[in-house]
Amino acid sequence: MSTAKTASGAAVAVEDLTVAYERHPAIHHIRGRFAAGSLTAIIGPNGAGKSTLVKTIAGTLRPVSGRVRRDPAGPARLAYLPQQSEIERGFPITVLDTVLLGAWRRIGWHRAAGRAETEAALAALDAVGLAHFEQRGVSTLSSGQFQRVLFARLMVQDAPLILLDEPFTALDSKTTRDLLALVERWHREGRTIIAVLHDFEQVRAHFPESLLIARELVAWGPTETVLTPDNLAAARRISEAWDENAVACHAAAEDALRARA
Ligand SMILES: Nc1ncnc2c1ncn2[C@@H]1O[C@H](COP(=O)(O)OP(=O)(O)OP(=O)(O)O)[C@@H](O)[C@H]1O
Repeated sequence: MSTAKTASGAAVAVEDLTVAYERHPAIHHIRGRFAAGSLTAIIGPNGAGKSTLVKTIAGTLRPVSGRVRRDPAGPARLAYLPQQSEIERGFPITVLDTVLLGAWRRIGWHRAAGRAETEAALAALDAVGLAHFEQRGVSTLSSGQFQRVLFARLMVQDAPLILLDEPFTALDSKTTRDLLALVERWHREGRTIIAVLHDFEQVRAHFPESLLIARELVAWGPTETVLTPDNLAAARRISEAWDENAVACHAAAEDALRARA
């Protein structure tokens, strides 16, 4: 990734989105738009549906109703970093090969990485402060070093849309600062970035837009208009009153199930 504004960010439209697990809705009727090139924090209480929303935008979950439209579309056009707890790293793979996985859509499964891809991966490792780590096994890294490797992989993916789920959780302040600087660089390059975060101070300082959810949309827009005491109190209230066993959006769920049958 260059530091110039080279990438054209993707716009993401969320249209009346309802997502359920075994017919219990996790989020419902979310609608709005991430502008191309925007930098947005998704915030909300535990269990508010933040990861569910990001996974649905990434295409790993299917909505029961509504839809996500990404422009430009296509799986190669987005890079998604799940929560670290969801990533298996017990297998014997080197740091370099992990970063090169970011290029597999361009390389294809059947071809070995060429010199250009390897150089890009080494440059990305250098940019995240891990030059000379390339032959280490990923299982030997600390969690902060591993997160740096995953950020290097995102750089190699070179996508116009980047989705990050709690990317700074359990990282020390230096690692967080370094990775936040990369996020800001990607923003300057014109990419669209959406990140699930819990640290309001960090959101206020670095994320111009915020989306606050509590299963339903509470507020979405410039961070200073979203992160208000009233909105945060409303999110807490809605979250605490939520019935985990609700089968809301009944008609929509029935329609979707019929359509799939
Ligand atoms: N695979 C699953 N099967 C069933 N229910 C799930 C599944 N994943 C999430 N849920 C439920 O969906 C709701 C939203 O979960 P989600 O992980 O999206 O919330 P979150 O806002 O990201 O939470 P946190 O801040 O705690 O990470 C929760 O009630 C959760 O228990």
